[in-house]
Amino acid sequence: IDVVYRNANEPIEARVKDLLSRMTIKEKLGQMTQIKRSIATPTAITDLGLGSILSGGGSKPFENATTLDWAEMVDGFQRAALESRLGIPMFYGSDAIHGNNNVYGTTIFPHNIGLGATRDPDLIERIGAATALETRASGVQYAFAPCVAVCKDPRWGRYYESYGEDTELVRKMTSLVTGLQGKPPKDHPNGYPYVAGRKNVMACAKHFVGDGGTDKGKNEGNAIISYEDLEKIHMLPYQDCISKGVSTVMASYSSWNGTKLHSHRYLLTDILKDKWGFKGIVISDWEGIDRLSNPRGSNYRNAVSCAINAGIDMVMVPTRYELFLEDLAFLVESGEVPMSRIDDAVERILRVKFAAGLFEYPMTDRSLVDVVGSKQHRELAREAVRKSLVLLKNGKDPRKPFLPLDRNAKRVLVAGTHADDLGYQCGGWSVSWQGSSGRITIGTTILDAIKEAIGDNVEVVYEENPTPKSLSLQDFSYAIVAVGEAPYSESRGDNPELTIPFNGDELLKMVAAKIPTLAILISGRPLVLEPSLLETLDALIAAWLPGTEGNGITDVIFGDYKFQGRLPVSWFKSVDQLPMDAHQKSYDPLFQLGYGLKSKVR
Ligand SMILES: OC[C@@H]1[C@@H](O)[C@H](O)[C@@H](O)c2nc(CNc3ccccc3)cn21
Repeated sequence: IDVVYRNANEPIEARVKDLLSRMTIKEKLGQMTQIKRSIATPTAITDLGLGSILSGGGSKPFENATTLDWAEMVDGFQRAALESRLGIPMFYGSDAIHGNNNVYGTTIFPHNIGLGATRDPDLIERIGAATALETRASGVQYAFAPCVAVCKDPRWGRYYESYGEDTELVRKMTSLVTGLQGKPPKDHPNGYPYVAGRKNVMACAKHFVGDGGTDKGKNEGNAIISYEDLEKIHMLPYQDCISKGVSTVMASYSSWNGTKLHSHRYLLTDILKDKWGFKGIVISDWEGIDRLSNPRGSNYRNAVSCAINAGIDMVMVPTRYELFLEDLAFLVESGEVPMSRIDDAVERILRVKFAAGLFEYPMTDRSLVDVVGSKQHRELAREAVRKSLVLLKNGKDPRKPFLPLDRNAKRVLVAGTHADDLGYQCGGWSVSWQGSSGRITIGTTILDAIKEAIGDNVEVVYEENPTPKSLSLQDFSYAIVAVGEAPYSESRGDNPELTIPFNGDELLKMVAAKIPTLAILISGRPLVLEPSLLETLDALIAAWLPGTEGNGITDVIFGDYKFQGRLPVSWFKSVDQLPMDAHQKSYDPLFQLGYGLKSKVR
């Protein structure tokens, strides 16, 4: 091996410098381009030397594609990239945000809001490591995770992607970066990207910055706060990710005091890169450049100029890549985008690719496929579910706790829209972008888990939507009723009312009026709980969006494990109180940040 950049024994910076010096302008711009899977062709990848391909939302090669089908797809794109003149490998990005969730048959962990309730950084790190393995098994080397938003308003459609409303809690949960990428050595330089090896993935701290602090929780909205508040509330978790060697940071669609983050030079360059010394890639969000102008995508050349000059290094175009390349070439030619900016961007991209070992190991390690959806990973997810559950009520009389339940009762009613729906308990970003109802993948619903856990002689009666008549026909020892939200992602989740969907409130009241009832709320955020409902229930659990391992819930409700989850967010009484601030005197929640009852093991 005579060329420096191909020699793995050379220092990364020497390899970066050597390779950059060999690249044409066209090849440099190609590296800054990320395109979506569905329009990626081997010819374009090879001829243009494209830097990256992604699955936007839940885009997959075909319905129910397995991990190996994904690996075939990714390796196909990689072979095309390696055919380019300089043979620079590409990386493939996917939203592996609670497991390798886009792929059928993988372990799907609780969404971040449930993980925030665990307050267990070590657990989160182990989840990151397991996620990295299942993700690499599919060929994907780049996970668009963690979202380190500090969520300040539950009306936000992405509230569940946040670990919580408290900055210090979110900071602790950045241990996901270490799980995903591996732990950097002691002397690792701050801000330098780090990926330990082939069982790890590049991570992505997102969305920089203030996505969780927009006015009224509007997705892609405007955070109207001082720089001091922006820094101490929303920016600190990024410093933790950077100190852990995070490889990439994704710019937010949202704005700060009226200026969009995708064109914010002060925050993307002066602070993130110059002041904090971040040496990895700043990547745009999907059509983040198009959304700089109104109507969307208009005046594109100017939008490209603003975003690249602000400090965006790689652009998730993801469709109109010829136009992007043409416009950027023109801007470089005209000097509106200086060559030094292009070189900085390409250096960062190459640095991450060398750090991630992609030049040495560009193809998928097919031996990893055995860990996908493995018992060990599902046990880890089950542990996370157990630790994420928050007990909000346990008995009408505190001296007589309702939980743990008697697993040897005579007859038990299981009811509700969310009792037997795997898709509902996984939430958004699960196999598809918006998630969906039904058996979307391999997993255990709450009903499945109850049938497994409960005594052999117990009669379990399942009725999704019981009527007063059907209830009066039989005697039940108790009822377990699961209700909550249908899945949603991004702006589809923006919601100003926050009442329990599908008339879950009425169902709970109707059942609890006749039978001692445990309510399980499956939701991405707190929802309205009327006092009349709370009085009627015997017990209430916030289960968030637990993912595929529903038996984590029965482990706790039948007393094999104690409740230990505590609210990662404030539970409002009414949406008129929003946004709530735990530090203010006027703070008057139904259940406060950190609340969570304990229970006894049986
Ligand atoms: O899936 C890639 C990224 C994801 O990592 C970001 O967190 C998220 O903001 C994101 N959104 C889209 C696609 N959004 C979209 C919204 C409306 C119409 C079409 C695409 C892609 N991505």
